[in-house]
Amino acid sequence: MIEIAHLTKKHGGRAVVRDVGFTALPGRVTGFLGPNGAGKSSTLRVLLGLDSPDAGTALVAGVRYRELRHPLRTVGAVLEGSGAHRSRTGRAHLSWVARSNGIPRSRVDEVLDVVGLADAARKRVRTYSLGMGRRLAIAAALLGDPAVLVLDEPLNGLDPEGIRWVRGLLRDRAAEGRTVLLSSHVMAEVAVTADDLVVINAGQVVTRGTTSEVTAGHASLEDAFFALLDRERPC
Ligand SMILES: Nc1ncnc2c1ncn2[C@@H]1O[C@H](COP(=O)(O)OP(=O)(O)OP(=O)(O)O)[C@@H](O)[C@H]1O
Repeated sequence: MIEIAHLTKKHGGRAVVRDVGFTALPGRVTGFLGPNGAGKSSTLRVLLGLDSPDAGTALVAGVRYRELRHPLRTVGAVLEGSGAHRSRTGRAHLSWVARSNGIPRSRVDEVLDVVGLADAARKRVRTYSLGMGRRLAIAAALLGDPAVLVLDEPLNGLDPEGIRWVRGLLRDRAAEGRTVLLSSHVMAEVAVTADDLVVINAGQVVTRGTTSEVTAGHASLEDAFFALLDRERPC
């Protein structure tokens, strides 16, 4: 489970995340939606221990990320880029991540199979397409068999086949009882992927609920999204 409460994050004295609170539950895919600059990445960076909050808490499995003894075994994260050194092979990258987190080497082949990179595992990361890089990042996130997955814009730049694949993988992980939180601005895809939605704008949560609750009364999630943003705009 992910629990964020009264979270505020400032950059240069300006609050880019203000009093944000929501919960992402096990067995469900939660979509974290908002326009560019809304504060999605800033929230996720605090959640993943990369930044400190100015106020509030962000907990994974009941504790702050930095308190986790084996973070990768509790939470797998996919941030921008594959995170791999470009001159390494995909397999070498995953072996290094496994070794530095006390994860058995046998998991490397397992996750390479899960993400469909087994045939490309001996190729250098610099030869990978964007979709392959994303698969490698997801493989690294899955290495520790974590109960929680956090993905920042995992669908960005992917072709329809890649989007379909990520969607299936995330739905399967949720069906196994894991907690999945993904940020995105690809609304049509989030509508078919997420069970629950949290919509953020200008650093504040503007609505949250099940996908059907948030879209109720609108033709699409996109319509619901813009209606919400219009409501927030000062007249
Ligand atoms: N390190 C930083 N220093 C100064 N300002 C920052 C920093 N990181 C983020 N910001 C600002 O905080 C605001 C929120 O940015 P953030 O990246 O969290 O938004 P986002 O919702 O993830 O947007 P995007 O979809 O464009 O990535 C933006 O105005 C951004 O310019």
